[in-house]
Amino acid sequence: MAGIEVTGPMHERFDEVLTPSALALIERLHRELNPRRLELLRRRAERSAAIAAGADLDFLAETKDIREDDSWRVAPPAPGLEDRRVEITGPTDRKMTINALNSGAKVWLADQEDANTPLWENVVQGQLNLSDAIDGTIEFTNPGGKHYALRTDQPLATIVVRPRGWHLPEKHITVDGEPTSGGLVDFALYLATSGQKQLDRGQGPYFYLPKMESHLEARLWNDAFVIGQDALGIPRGTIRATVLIETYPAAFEMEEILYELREHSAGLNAGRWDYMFSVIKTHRTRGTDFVLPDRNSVTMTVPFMRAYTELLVRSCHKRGAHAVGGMAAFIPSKDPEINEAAFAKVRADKEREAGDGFDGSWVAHPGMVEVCRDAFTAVLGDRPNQISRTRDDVHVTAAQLLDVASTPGDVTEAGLRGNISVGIQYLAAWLGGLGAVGINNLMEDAATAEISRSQVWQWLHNGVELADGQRVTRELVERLIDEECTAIGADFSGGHWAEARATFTDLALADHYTDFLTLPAYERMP
Ligand SMILES: CC(=O)SCCNC(=O)CCNC(=O)[C@H](O)C(C)(C)COP(=O)(O)OP(=O)(O)OC[C@H]1O[C@@H](n2cnc3c(N)ncnc32)[C@H](O)[C@@H]1OP(=O)(O)O
Ligand SMILES: O=CC(=O)O
Ligand SMILES: [Mg+2]
Repeated sequence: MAGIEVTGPMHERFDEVLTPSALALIERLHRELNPRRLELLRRRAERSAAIAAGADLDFLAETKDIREDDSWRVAPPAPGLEDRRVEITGPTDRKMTINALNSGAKVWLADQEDANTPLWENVVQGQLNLSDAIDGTIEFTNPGGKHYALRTDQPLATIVVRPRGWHLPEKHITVDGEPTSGGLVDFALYLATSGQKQLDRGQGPYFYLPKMESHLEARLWNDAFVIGQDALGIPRGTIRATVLIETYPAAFEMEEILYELREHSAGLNAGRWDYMFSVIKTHRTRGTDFVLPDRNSVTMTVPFMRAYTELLVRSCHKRGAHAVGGMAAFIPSKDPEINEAAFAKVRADKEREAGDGFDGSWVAHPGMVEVCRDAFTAVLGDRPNQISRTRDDVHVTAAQLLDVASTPGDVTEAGLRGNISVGIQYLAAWLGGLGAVGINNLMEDAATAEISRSQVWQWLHNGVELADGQRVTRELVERLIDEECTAIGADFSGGHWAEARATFTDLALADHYTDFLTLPAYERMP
């Protein structure tokens, strides 16, 4: 089939998003950029093979001049992005859109990525919700009759949209019969539907860019921005993007990524959960020296995580860019004791980030907005950010970023069970259309679920010994999958639960490691 084709169903109002100009932009982006996207994905695979063969990540020799040239800076903060002391994240369904915008956070990361299942309905309806929110007309009534609308008594959070990563296809929109890029589709639909409206309100089309593995991938986004601005007839530099440093390779290219996007840059964010996933994935076949202990014991203060966040703040402030902290996954609980512990942990996490020089940070839940805001206000006072605090005292080496071996903690049966249970529960939710869920008082999303299933794979394929002396074998993992499914107590005889169990089992046990759990899961979706 020549040209662009929408193969997903056209529900009510979908024509307001899938307009001829939006589709023309997708077609142009696909033709001009998709071959390079595919080539960059091939390069990821080559680098991964080199690391499996013993190569180590390092700062790049060919970009030394960019790192050593002290003269360049990114663009000054755009309207609505000067003060980012607290940012809330979440999916773009109608109720959460209203709740996030009303939450008192400075920024809302409107998520089409880690917190979202890219069901066709979510992809297009999410854009309609954003459009209605920008128009100020969005409303929602829940089945119990509770009515939701935007507040008028305080400023709404600035909207920053996170499109899908470069690896994910969008199968419901094809060009010449090929699936398009999920990320370019999310970007183009938002830009075409809401870009001009954001400019009319005195802000702009702003993005968070996930899961990049190199500065060349940032260059590809920059080229998408130039094409998008040209198509809309809006000035270069109107689009702004904050890049998540959340893959191991990208940690070695922070300044290069800022440089590639400099006229569109709105800084970097420490995407700690995907980072941990990427650390596991990158070294998954390099033996037990590269094995991390139980997920819960890898805190932000272990040496390799500390090196990463220190380098991020230093790199950003050196270039006049915001450094935004990561997600504390604790969410409020109805149990007072658990609740108190959750708030204490989030408070300590945000205080550490503010003290280290971050300009703001993320929360997963409206109940956590205040605690984050207070931690940053204690350091920032009335200043919108602390970009001027350069961290010249920080000197991070490649060896420090790679120092996984000194991470304290054990691999335990409880950790293995937890990973299995969370992985299966999350996949069931994801296949049902929910990309973020609360499990055991923690926010779980695609990034945290990737950690869970990758740890099981790595422990199994490296024959790791648990703290109690058991070895992780196929038989043990199969038995624990059985037991954890019984403990979950859902009906595993069919539907999403059966698919989740099958997908998880395959991801954990197969000899071949799957790069992203969302890829086989997306194939199971209509
Ligand atoms: C690794 C990363 O990438 S982190 C970023 C991606 N992940 C996310 O964005 C996760 C965001 N968080 C969430 O999705 C949710 O907080 C969950 C799913 C974890 C928990 O949500 P719930 O089970 O609804 O929690 P809870 O019942 O305590 O919510 C209370 C209210 O707050 C709302 N709420 C909770 N989290 C959010 C949020 N992030 N944004 C907007 N509203 C929210 C709920 O909708 C609910 O509203 P209501 O009282 O009007 O019905
Ligand atoms: O996207 C954020 C992360 O921690 O992953
Ligand atoms: Mg992430």
